[in-house]
Amino acid sequence: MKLPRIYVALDYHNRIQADAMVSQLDPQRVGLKVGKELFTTEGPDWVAEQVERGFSVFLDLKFHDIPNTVAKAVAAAARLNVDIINVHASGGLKMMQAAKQALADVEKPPLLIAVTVLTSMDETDLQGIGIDRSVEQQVLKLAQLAEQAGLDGVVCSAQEAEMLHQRFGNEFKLVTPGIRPADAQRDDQKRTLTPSEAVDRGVDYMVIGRPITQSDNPHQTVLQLLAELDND
Ligand SMILES: O=c1ccn([C@@H]2O[C@H](COP(=O)(O)O)[C@@H](O)[C@H]2O)c(=O)[nH]1
Repeated sequence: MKLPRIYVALDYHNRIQADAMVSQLDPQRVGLKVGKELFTTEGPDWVAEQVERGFSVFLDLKFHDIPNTVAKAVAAAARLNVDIINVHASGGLKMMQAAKQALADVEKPPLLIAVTVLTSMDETDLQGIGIDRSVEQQVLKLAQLAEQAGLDGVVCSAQEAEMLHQRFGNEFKLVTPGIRPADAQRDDQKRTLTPSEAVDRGVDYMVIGRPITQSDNPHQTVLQLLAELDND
């Protein structure tokens, strides 16, 4: 199945808020990205409802723990029939290999991807956690580990997309948050690009939250964003 190019980040507290947004979205045009806040409040049943309604779901729980624990969490996530799940690449090779192995017997496994460097971080933030590499070097290092572990791709900034596709090829999927239309606020995102810049750099799937969810007309904003991608 071909996955949608845009996943709308549903950073909401509960199903009342999330349902109000989802009712304005078309499953033929966009997917839903469900993160920690909404999942913690509403749990797997709400996710399953969205899958039943025909939405492609990216379950963005960014697992990061010892290999055994992550493997079990990944297996549980795969049972929800979502299309994309993720782990933190900084959990290391063995953790990612265990995550991959957990999907070995799943009939239709989701894409399993690894978060490299959060798009809210720049080089100064990396230094703050004791990493004295450039952002690009750190993204490349973690993407190498993800590829070695057999994962399907990574979460990165669109700024690193060209470099990663050149290094790992187009089958290695790149999922990019930090997408901001030219006139939008950056909020807490530091490594941003516009949708058309992201397409130019070969991004596979974009995660877009506030520019859609805080707009006056989310449906119209989605149509404009898709038109920008098609015109590029
Ligand atoms: O590196 C990362 C990984 C995940 N995210 C998530 O994407 C969305 C972005 O939302 P915006 O409102 O478009 O900023 C959000 O749910 C994050 O948890 C990320 O931003 N960066």
